[in-house]
Amino acid sequence: MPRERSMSGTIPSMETAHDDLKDNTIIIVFGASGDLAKKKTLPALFGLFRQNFLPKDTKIVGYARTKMDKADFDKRATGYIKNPDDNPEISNAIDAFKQTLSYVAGGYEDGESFIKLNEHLEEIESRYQSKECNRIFYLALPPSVFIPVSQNIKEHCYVTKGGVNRIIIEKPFGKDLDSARHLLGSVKQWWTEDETFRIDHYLGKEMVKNLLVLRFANIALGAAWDKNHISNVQITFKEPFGTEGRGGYFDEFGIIRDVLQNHLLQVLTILTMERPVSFAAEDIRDEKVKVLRSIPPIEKEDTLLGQYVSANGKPGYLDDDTVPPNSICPTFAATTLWIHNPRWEGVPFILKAGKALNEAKVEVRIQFKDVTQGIFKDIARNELVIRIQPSEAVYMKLNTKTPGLYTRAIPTEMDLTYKRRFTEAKIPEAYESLILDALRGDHSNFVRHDELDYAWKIFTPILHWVDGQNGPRPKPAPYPYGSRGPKELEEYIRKRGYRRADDAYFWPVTNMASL
Ligand SMILES: NC(=O)C1=CN([C@@H]2O[C@H](COP(=O)(O)OP(=O)(O)OC[C@H]3O[C@@H](n4cnc5c(N)ncnc54)[C@H](OP(=O)(O)O)[C@@H]3O)[C@@H](O)[C@H]2O)C=CC1
Ligand SMILES: O=C1O[C@H](COP(=O)(O)O)[C@@H](O)[C@H](O)[C@H]1O
Repeated sequence: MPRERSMSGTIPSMETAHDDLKDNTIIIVFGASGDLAKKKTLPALFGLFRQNFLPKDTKIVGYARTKMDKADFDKRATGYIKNPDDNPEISNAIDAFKQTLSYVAGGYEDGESFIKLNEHLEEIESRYQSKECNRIFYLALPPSVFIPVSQNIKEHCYVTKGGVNRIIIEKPFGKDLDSARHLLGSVKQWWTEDETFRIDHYLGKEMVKNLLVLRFANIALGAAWDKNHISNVQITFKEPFGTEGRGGYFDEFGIIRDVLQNHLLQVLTILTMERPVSFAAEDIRDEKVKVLRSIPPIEKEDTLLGQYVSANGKPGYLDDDTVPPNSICPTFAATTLWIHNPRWEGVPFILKAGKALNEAKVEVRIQFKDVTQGIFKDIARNELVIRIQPSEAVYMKLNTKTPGLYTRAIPTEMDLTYKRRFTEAKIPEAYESLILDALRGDHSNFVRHDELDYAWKIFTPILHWVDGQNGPRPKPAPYPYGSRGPKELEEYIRKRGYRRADDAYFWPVTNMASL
């Protein structure tokens, strides 16, 4: 008898062992006047609310220095919720969502403001039936105020009469190894690891979460997942817009801290770690840490830096008013990591990220080794591409015989494009998925303190070189706004083993020698 469809594909260890959703919960969003809160955090909370994923009677409190009344805050909190066709179901849900919102204005450094916030929280909680109350504190704030805010929350807003307290912290967690240790160490004085959820929102993206299933639930892929079969791997982040007003923040951090050291490194660890004993948070994070420990610090010789310049009427990085004049902050970087373990020794992992490029795309491209020559000549390499965004997809480049009376192989694609295969599925926003995990107390998709320590060890020497701490600052290569990056990039990836299928020397007219 065929197996029930609903019985197949369960992943028990992904579904258990969480401290489940608690009723009587307040989510407090610090920095509620800011960019992240309005574009991501509050819309994600709305998404969870609308799909009934928030615990019963959840209330959301915005907090920031900016003075706002409830109407202003409601407007800001719902301004980025998408409802292009004025769907009445969504409009009604927005109205109901507004009933959960309130706002308190106050500072980040003074205890008085937090006492006032606590009074507001207690007033809400006095309306709950049960005595147990739970508070989730979400810091959508610049890191400069993480320390006083986590201290003030602990001293003035932490519930002690039963219930849970959790704190969610946004990246960047520091600027280098020492500053990260200082930041993490300070927060740890007040918050236990169990209460702390460090967000890297790439861990909430559907295709990043899919990596574990793709790798470990497919024996065919798992069998080829090593240095014997894989030639090189590229993890690429491309954005088609520049810093545009965020230059003040960006110039202090640069593209390596903004994207490579966190988002792309997280993808790399999940792609390369050994199979965890279970999908429990600590089992996954133990494996991630092991792979990070096998990666030596990046060499400057392995790094290519770029900065976008004006082209086709689009402004260059230095034309952004929020960027200091003559800045040599990189807006593009390509770098190569090596993993010294038996599975990956000798395989280059190229991480590249850039602003103001020719397209929006984040993908993992795994290029396999050449097939043995003999019966074939100059056959294109297999590639497995996992497109994280936009339009989630997994496709494999395979060689197949050209149909007809030809004696040629042609590279083609076995394509799993999500919007074609899963027509009904709604892919959750990364922040929806992560906030839900935090509400459930599931740390699997959050960054553990030791992961961060190792991540900073890998990147700190190169960051100090870029910052000019040990000598003159390197000058990034210019690239035009809207291009593929610096012109040196093509040679950079070729030198690290990448071969294009259309390379002339690689793909001649006849390639099936013995057919
Ligand atoms: N924006 C994004 O897309 C992403 C952001 N992040 C991270 O999220 C956090 C918040 O980012 P974002 O919302 O863009 O930042 P904002 O610059 O918008 O800051 C958020 C709020 O914090 C307050 N604030 C700003 N600067 C300071 C300061 N120097 N001292 C004290 N308070 C300040 C402001 O509120 P007020 O003055 O009203 O108190 C502001 O509205 C950061 O850590 C960022 O790296 C992570 C991923 C993506
Ligand atoms: O953390 C950040 O991520 C965004 C890109 O996020 P995405 O989900 O749109 O891919 C990036 O624009 C920003 O500079 C960086 O701080």
